[in-house]
Amino acid sequence: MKIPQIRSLACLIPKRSAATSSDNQVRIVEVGPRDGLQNEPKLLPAATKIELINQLSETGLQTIEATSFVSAKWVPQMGDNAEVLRGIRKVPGISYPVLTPNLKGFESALKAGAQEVAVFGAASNAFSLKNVNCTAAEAIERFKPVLKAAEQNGVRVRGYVSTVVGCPYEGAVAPSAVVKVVEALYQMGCYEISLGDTIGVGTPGTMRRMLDAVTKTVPAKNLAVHCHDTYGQALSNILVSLDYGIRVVDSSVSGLGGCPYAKGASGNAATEDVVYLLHGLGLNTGVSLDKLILVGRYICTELGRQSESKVNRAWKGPQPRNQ
Ligand SMILES: CC(C)(COP(=O)([O-])OP(=O)([O-])OC[C@H]1O[C@@H](n2cnc3c(N)ncnc32)[C@H](O)[C@@H]1OP(=O)([O-])[O-])[C@@H](O)C(=O)NCCC(=O)NCCSC(=O)C[C@@](C)(O)CC(=O)[O-]
Repeated sequence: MKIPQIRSLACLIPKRSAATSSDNQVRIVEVGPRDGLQNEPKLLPAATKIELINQLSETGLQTIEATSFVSAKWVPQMGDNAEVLRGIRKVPGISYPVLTPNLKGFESALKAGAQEVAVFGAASNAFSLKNVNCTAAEAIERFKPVLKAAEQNGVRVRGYVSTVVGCPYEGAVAPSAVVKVVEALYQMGCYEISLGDTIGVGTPGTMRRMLDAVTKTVPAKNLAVHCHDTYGQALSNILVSLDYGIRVVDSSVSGLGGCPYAKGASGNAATEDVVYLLHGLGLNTGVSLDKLILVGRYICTELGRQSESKVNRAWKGPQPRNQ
């Protein structure tokens, strides 16, 4: 059997002489307080969410997605969005983006003090209809006034594209469908576009085919990956994306998460596992794994569940040679 050619991962091993500091720097977008909690059956009080975000702010993370300004009828877990965003300690240098699907969400977010928002589209129509009650193309139209209002108010906008390799309703998704949405968000003014494997079905093979197409359209420096771990492929898929020059990775403390409109999808790649992987590769995240482990344990205790992070479960303290 012919083995498909694997692109070299050699670029990941830092060459002290050649690698620039930006090659070695990976920014983690912590999505636990939003993606992590939006699908939890247990509704946490706002005070616990605020405590979670405040603890995460002490770990060295630069971006912590705080909540989403969506309909509480659709996602009751995010119904306390304004209270959470207003209640957190905003540490200078850390961004606390929130999801806004339309202008109504943006206006509420702005009123609650948001300085960065994220719009979220999808490469598959069936998922878009279930998630935001309109087609993928209609969702893009809803984003236009959000981008305009954001510009007028000096608010940065991140973009998401869901179902970049597979859809829970349509199956495999063609890279060309992803490119269309990524390009639209980029042209519209999103400073960064996060590629979501919403149901965690991607493999290094399907990720590569998608990234081959997407990185021809939008530079890797404007892309992020958002890998759910349903099939245990999230870390492998993140590794592949590093090979394409992507240096922004979304992850969720202790692997919490899932989308209420993507049944069966498990959590994101656990931030603890991602940090362990990246540090092991000699890449910098600025994140203290020791502190992160404690935050993961805190939120799992509050939720009454076990951590999905293998690193968190195994952690017995710093390991100087690897970390
Ligand atoms: C988008 C809508 C609101 C459209 O929902 P809709 O029902 O089509 O909206 P509508 O415009 O027809 O309005 C209906 C009602 O909703 C209200 N409404 C309208 N907009 C808002 C808003 N922003 N905030 C609060 N309320 C809102 C509106 O005011 C009205 O209230 P009523 O008159 O009936 O009392 C709805 O479908 C929704 O909230 N969906 C939730 C989607 C969601 O949060 N999904 C999970 C996040 S995405 C995700 O997890 C994927 C990601 C990002 O992580 C990446 C990946 O993994 O792939």
